[in-house]
Amino acid sequence: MSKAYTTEEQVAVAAVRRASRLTASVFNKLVKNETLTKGDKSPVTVGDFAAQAVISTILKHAFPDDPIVGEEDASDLRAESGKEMKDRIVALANEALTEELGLGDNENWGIGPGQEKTDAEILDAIDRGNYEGGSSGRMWTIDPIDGTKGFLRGEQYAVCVSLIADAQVKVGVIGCPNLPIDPAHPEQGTGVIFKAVRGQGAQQLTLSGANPTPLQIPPCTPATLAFLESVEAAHSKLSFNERVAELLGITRPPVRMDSQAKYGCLVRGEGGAYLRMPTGVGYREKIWDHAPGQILVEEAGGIVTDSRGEPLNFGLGRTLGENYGVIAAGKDVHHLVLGAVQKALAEETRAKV
Ligand SMILES: Nc1ncnc2c1ncn2[C@@H]1O[C@H](COP(=O)(O)OS(=O)(=O)O)[C@@H](OP(=O)(O)O)[C@H]1O
Ligand SMILES: [Mg+2]
Ligand SMILES: [Mg+2]
Ligand SMILES: [Mg+2]
Repeated sequence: MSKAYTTEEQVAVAAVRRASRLTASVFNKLVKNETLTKGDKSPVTVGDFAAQAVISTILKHAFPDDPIVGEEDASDLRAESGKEMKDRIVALANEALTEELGLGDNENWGIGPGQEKTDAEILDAIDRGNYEGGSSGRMWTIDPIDGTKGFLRGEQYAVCVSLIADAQVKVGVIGCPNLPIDPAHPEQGTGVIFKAVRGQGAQQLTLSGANPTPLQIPPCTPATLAFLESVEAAHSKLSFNERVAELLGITRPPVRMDSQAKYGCLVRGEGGAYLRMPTGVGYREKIWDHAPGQILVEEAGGIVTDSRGEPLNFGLGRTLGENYGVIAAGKDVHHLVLGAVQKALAEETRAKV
């Protein structure tokens, strides 16, 4: 019997690879007027839009019936004021889509020389990411650039795709163009893809799709642990992490890094635990910010829960629902971190009364 989700995995890797190369080349050419500020004050660049167009186009050709939950939408680009940006995005997306076929690519996925798309097709591809999500059936998630602020700083960011079926993540692929292939050997350069398929384990590849290496979170204790956490203070409560570290007797300083590269580093044994607690009420975590990371950690032998110890629920729509935070770690330390988080939360509640 053939393995489940083989084509889905190949398509997702091909899409992430093309989109990752696109974003890396955009960074070198990015000029200030190619970044917009969204309604929630967060940045979005020509790279985010073009990468979502590329991934969505490939998914549509390979799996025409599957809906997509994507972070970006094309409404600003359809306005007259967005014309210049739209032209640039269409050119970038077409450049990436028409690149020569590489390892594992298939021309039936809408890629390869001669497969240019029209302006309307590119805008429609971006807007195909408008699915509202839900608890039944198949859907893809796209975060074309996760950690856009890290991308703009020239630091870590990630191109993230997942397949969810009946609220369970089945395939996750994370491209990290700026992450070292081997942190112990920086001379090997940067550019990594992490991939995981439910029940089939997790692997790291180079950005060109070579050197598949199995991933298994190595053993860890509080004595060797350093928290992986967000860079932006608005995205998670860093002072809370400090208290949790103190309760656990952790002495190593935290590793701050943008994007789902944090999940990738965790499964490679860098850090030991990823802790992301809400800064306040109101913000709901997006499913595309955690679905690929969740399956990667689980398939590398780790555990991902919220601060109640509950699994993340990918069946509630575009968000994870009320924000109880995220704790991801290997099996040997997850329960210790969870216990310390709950203790720190209880302290906060006591301090308030
Ligand atoms: N208030 C708040 N709380 C929690 N999360 C938020 C919040 N606001 C935004 N976001 C989402 O954070 C995504 C980036 O997360 P990171 O861990 O990369 O943050 S950081 O850049 O390292 O600070 C970022 O993803 P991208 O927009 O894809 O960059 C957002 O979806
Ligand atoms: Mg964003
Ligand atoms: Mg994101
Ligand atoms: Mg994003």
